[in-house]
Amino acid sequence: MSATRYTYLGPEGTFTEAALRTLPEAATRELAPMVSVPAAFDAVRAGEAAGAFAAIENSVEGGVTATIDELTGGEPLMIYREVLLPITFALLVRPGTALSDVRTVTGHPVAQPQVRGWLRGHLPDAAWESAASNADGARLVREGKYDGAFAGAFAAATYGLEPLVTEIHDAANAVTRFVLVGRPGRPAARTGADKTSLVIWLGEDQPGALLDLLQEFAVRGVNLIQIQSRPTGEGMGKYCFAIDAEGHVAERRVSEALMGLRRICPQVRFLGSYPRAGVAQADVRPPRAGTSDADFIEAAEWLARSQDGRS
Ligand SMILES: O=C(O)C(=O)C[C@]1(C(=O)O)C=C[C@@H](O)C=C1
Repeated sequence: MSATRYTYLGPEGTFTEAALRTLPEAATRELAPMVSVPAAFDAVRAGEAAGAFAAIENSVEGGVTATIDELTGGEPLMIYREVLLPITFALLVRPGTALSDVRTVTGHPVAQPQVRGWLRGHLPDAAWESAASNADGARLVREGKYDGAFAGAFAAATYGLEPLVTEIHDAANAVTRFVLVGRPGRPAARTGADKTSLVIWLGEDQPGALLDLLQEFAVRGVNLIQIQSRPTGEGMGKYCFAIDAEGHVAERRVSEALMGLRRICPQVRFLGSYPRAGVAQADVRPPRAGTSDADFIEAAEWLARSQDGRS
């Protein structure tokens, strides 16, 4: 396998592939569909691919746990880019199928909550079974295993199907966020509209442990974008926290927060700093008073002068 390729959740025709193709660098890479998110990530860990691309969050269903768990566990990987893709489903069927013929439907588990209301209204008796991806569901419809698959309308031609109904989405403006991950390396360059991702493990179970962690961000004026708790698998009640914070690790307020976490938490995994999709530099609010790089530098210089007796 070529180490310059990008792997993604396949087969051909997934939303993941559509999102990956919006990255300019995807045009110059071999794109390799894989059977699962872990398989896509393992190819990177094994040095068989330069990057793996996967959904990490959906605006209706929340975190995509297969991807989050790949990043919180196993050999460390880092995020280098993110992509937002609006999601609207089509019901793909074999040519000639009418809505009244559809008794069984399939799609990715993350697709189901996005079409649940539509199913209740239009196919209340149809049985749902999950597929490895939406495009894999389309493949299974072609093979006759199910009557309909929820997938992107663009996948229809690949599988010899037709979109019986299009524009299906219970929540208008549903969006999925995807990430490009690679082996650990230098983070993406700072753009001024960046995000930093981390996984943090808490120490002893004691009152205020989570608050202590959050305070490392708050006192330095670092805004959190999201926080997800995931079980570590080490026993009931054992959780780690996957956190996205505004800013780049090259910024003093972010790097100081990371050092604070490193001092108080048993384990911190840095998942990278990378440009925020859909956020322009002009939309980024300026650092809170006293938390800009210049403020940190001035304070450090003042401290050095004080320590040397030069103040
Ligand atoms: O890429 C696809 O088509 C998928 O099947 C994956 C996935 C996901 O994992 O969230 C991608 C986007 C949709 O929101 C539903 C499913």
